[in-house]
Amino acid sequence: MQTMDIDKDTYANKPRKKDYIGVTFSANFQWWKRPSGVAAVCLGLLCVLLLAGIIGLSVYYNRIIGHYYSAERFQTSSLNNLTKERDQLKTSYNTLTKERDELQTRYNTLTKERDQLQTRYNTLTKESDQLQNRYNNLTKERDQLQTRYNTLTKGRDQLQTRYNNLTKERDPLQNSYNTLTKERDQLQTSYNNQTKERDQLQTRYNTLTKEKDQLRTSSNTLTKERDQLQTSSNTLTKERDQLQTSYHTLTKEKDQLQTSYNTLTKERDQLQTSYHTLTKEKDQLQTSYNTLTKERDQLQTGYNTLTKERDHLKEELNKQSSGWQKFESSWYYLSTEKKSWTESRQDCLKRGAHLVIINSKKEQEFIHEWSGCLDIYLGFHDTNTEGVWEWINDGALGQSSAPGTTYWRDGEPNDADQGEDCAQLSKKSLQIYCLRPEEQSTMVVSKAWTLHQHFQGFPKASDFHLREETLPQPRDGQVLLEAVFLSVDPYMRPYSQTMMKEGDVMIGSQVAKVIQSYNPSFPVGCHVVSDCGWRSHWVCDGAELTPVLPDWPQDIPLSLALGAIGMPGLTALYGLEEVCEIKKGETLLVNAAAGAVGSVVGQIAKIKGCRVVGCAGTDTKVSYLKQLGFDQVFNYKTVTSLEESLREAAPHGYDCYFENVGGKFSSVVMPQMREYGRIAVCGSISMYNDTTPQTGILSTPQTGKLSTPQTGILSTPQTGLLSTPQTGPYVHTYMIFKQLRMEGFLCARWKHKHQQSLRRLMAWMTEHITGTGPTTSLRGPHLVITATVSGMPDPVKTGTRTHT
Ligand SMILES: NC(=O)C1=CN([C@@H]2O[C@H](COP(=O)(O)OP(=O)(O)OC[C@H]3O[C@@H](n4cnc5c(N)ncnc54)[C@H](OP(=O)(O)O)[C@@H]3O)[C@@H](O)[C@H]2O)C=CC1
Ligand SMILES: CCCCC/C=C\CC(=O)/C=C/C=C/C=C/[C@@H](O)CCCC(=O)O
Repeated sequence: MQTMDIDKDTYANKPRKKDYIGVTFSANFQWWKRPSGVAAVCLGLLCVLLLAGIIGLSVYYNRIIGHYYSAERFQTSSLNNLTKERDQLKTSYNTLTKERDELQTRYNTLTKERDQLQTRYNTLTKESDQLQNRYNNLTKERDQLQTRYNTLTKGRDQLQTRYNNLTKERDPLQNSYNTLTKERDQLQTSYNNQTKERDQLQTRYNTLTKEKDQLRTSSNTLTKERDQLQTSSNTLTKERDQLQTSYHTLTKEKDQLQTSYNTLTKERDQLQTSYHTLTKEKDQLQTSYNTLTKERDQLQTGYNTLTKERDHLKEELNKQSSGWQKFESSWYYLSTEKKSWTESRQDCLKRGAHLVIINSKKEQEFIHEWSGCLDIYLGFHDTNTEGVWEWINDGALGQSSAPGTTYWRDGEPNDADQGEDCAQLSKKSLQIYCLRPEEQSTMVVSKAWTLHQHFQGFPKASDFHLREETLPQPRDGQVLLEAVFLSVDPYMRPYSQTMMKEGDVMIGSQVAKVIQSYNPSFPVGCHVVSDCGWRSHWVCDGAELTPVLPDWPQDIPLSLALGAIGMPGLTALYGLEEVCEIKKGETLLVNAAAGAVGSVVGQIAKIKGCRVVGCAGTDTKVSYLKQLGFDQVFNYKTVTSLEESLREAAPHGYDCYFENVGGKFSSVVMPQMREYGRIAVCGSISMYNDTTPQTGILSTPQTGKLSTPQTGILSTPQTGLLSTPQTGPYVHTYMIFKQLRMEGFLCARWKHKHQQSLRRLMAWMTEHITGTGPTTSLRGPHLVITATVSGMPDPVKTGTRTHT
């Protein structure tokens, strides 16, 4: 096709044949476009100029000559000049004549060239005309070809379509052809086989025909015989049918009997089995019944014994818990009320008791030791007959003889002060001396809770003992304190384990009032925070006392000096500022959030502009924390998944984690820490009551010391150091890849800052109370003492702090 694509435009721009004729014609007149024409014209002009020059000169000479002859007479001198000029003109004329000749020659040459060109031009014109003709022919041919081409293209497309259709039709045809070919081949094969078989059959047929003929003969013979037999058979058949009928009837009867027999056999077997089972069960039940009856009788006996023992123990416990102490078969009670001998005797009678009667040296020694070296009034007197000492018998049976005189202090009884008719056991020695019945002891007796035995699991009442101690008279520089608020804190669990021995007074801080003072820094009536433990009274110098802030506002409960504006508040502040180095805008997680420490942690973080998530174990605590301004709070005990709840509360993770709980809780938090997160490890309350260690450290309560610490979260059972194989948590991966910082701390590390920190806490608290601060100002849960020191404080019973 490409070759047929003649460029019509190219030809369109060229002059057609008619135009050529025009051009040829005009070419004769447009001489300026042709060099030979220009040369001819120039030559002609030059000739005209020369002719004019010659004519001019001859006119001039005629005039000059005329003038010469007329002026010859006047100007003979100019003749020579004129001659010269004529010569010059002659020379010019010659030169011009030459030039004209040359031009004529060139003109002739050009004329020739022009003629040649004209000839070539004519030739070209002819060729052009021929080419035009050929072009026209070619154009026609091309058009015809184009038409044929189009027709062919159409034809080809139709053919292509038909070809495609045929191809499509051919493929199934091909397939069926193949199939048919196969079938034909198979048919051919079977045809061949059948032909063979037919031939074989034909052969056999022939054979059989022969045999048949032979058989036909035999058959005739046999038919005869058969007919005879048939007759006999008919007779027999009749007989058989009669027998058959009888047989069926009998078989039916037998089957029915067999069925009933089987059913009965089964029932008998089942009954037999049940019988055996029931017999066995009856025997077992009988045995159990006998055993149970025996056991019940034993239990009843045991129960009765135990009930008696329990009642007895209860009685003893009641007595013990109300301050009675048993020695051998007697009970003793130490009253700290200030009374005279006579008043004390009356008091004893009111309590259904009597003043101490000593029956043996052993008993005297016990009383001396148990009383904490107090002076003890004895039921021993000579009030009836001076000098005749006798034991009182206020309802006490069998008390008669006086103890041996050995126990008297040297020189006693001396009736020194006249009327010294009663006896008391000396606090300084084991000896007895006498005093006046109306004389009063001046001692102060303090009540103190002691750690009777190290806690095993949850603290029990029997882990504590109430002890009374006579306090010395305060001396110069000393003060006598009276407890106002005692604190019961979770930290006491791990502390007691490591720092206390059995019999020690329970550690702890208290808010106390100064009731006697020989120290001007602590006047009577002022309040202090003292670390003297669970005691009602204490004598000490001022060195270890912290005065409650002097400007403590009246409307802020003093108990907060053991809470938000005390050690727990300081712990919260240091954990956040010193350990977490918390910054505005960060997200903080705190657990045990409604506790003394946790509630302050959350509030300070809010004051600092952080987002706070808290967890607590009751819905009431959750509401309380929301009131405090926590952003997200949930009850970790009721959520379906701690992990999901933590993630929902802070989808982008936690920058800081204030850890109070430890154990599994912390394992769940670790993966949700953000990069460069900080973890302040304050406590691990979830482990304090464990009897089987969750991880690591094993304690031996007997010694009050820590056994070899198993830093392994990861102990191997092979070591035999831990009874339970430990399986994590393994925090290293998170610590490393998230580049976390996890730091344990004790509040006392920043002791030097305590006073200024307490002022900061108080300022936040006052802002809240006065309403001058932001809504996020500190609010404090404060302790409620639910019992006096003589009873077991409730928090000890519950193991946790009580808040309002
Ligand atoms: N490092 C230090 O210097 C100090 C550390 N601490 C530690 O701070 C932590 C909090 O003390 P504090 O605020 O005084 O305690 P509180 O008695 O005020 O609060 C403790 C709260 O912890 C929660 N709790 C108890 N058992 C579990 C448990 N198994 N799992 C989860 N939560 C539990 C209870 O709340 P809920 O009902 O919400 O579960 C409980 O009320 C303790 O671990 C303590 O040892 C305290 C002071 C100083
Ligand atoms: C009995 C179970 C032992 C498990 C031990 C596990 C972890 C130890 C732990 O949680 C320790 C916590 C310690 C808290 C200490 C608090 C002191 O700062 C309190 C000081 C009181 C004061 O100075 O007034």
